[in-house]
Amino acid sequence: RYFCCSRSQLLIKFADMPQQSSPYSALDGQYQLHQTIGSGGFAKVKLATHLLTGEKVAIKMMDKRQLGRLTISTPQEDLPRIYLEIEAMKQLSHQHVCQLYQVLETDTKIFMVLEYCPGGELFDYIVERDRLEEDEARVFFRQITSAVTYIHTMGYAHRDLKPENLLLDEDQQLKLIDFGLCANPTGGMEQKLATCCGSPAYAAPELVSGKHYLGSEADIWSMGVLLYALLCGFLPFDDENLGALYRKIQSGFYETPEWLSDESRELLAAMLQVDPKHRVTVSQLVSHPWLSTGHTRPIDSRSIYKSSGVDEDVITEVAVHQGKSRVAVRQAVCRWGYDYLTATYLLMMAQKRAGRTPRLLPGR
Ligand SMILES: O=C(Nc1ccc2c(c1)CNCC2)c1ccc(F)cc1
Repeated sequence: RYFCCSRSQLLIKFADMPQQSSPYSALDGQYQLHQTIGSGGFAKVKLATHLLTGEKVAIKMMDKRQLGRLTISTPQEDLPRIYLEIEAMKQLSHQHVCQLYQVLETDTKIFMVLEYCPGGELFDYIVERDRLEEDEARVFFRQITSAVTYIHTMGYAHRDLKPENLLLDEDQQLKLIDFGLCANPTGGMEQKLATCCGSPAYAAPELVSGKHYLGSEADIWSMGVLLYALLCGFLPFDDENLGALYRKIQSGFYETPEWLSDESRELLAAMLQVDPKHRVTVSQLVSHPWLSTGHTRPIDSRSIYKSSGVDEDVITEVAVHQGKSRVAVRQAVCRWGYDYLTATYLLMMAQKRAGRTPRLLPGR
């Protein structure tokens, strides 16, 4: 399969074949690695440059051997969570969901090439300002509602919504990350999910009570906790003792600081309903008065990214650069293999959306 391509492709093809010299040799020829920008339990995130386009990306790196050792769950549980996250992100393409560009796997590592979000976490953004004014909180919350409505429409629940999982891109737009706990049980989301997960302070009462719950309803509760954190700068339910925290969540009682407007109090109350059946739904949220203030249109959750077909300008640029026919390039792109070509195509689409001509760097 290597005799049909040009030199640059040959480079790419051979780059696909991981050598065992350095831990990141699977990325050679495709990405230039830079500094580490994050490290969590079993994942490390490094800044990188996609060589063919020169665009910045974030590469989340996981060591398969470590999965399971760092968490209380058994190994076989953590590995599928990574594959669940990858499969979910492959289905999601939205302006407020962090875009997956490419997946590389060796016998010991999994690499996820993700959208670059240099603004860091919404969590730090709030902490630096103590709390946000209503207008600014509303701008962010409309983006969060757009993202959550979209993933619910796609049959997913995030189940770990919190300011740490919302990153800011270079245009101060929010991007939802970490679908490691998302749920898309077969047959859509309406199954009751029995697993308890996510971060306790943002977890819904039915979830901390170990009851069966709907992912979509639990996400709405977490959005209520998120909105409270944006407007107040602290959490509605907090206690260093886990049992005490659970009891506060199950009570549904929280303080409302005097600076909260009546409309924001009303919206918080609609989301922080202990009984999930009394909780507001995302479709009611998108036209809620507090979210509409100062905005003419209700929140539009549709993706701005083309869902069908491919962009001919990008296909042409790739074909010319690689000395291949547009038909051949179009067919290869439409395989959506989340390989280097998928990353190249999606990054060129991002260049186009940013008003720059989609370009491949010469001689690569
Ligand atoms: O791009 C990301 N983070 C990032 C990138 C650049 C910088 C930062 C974070 C924070 N310090 C300034 C520079 C990022 C993107 C996706 C992800 F899952 C995790 C992290």
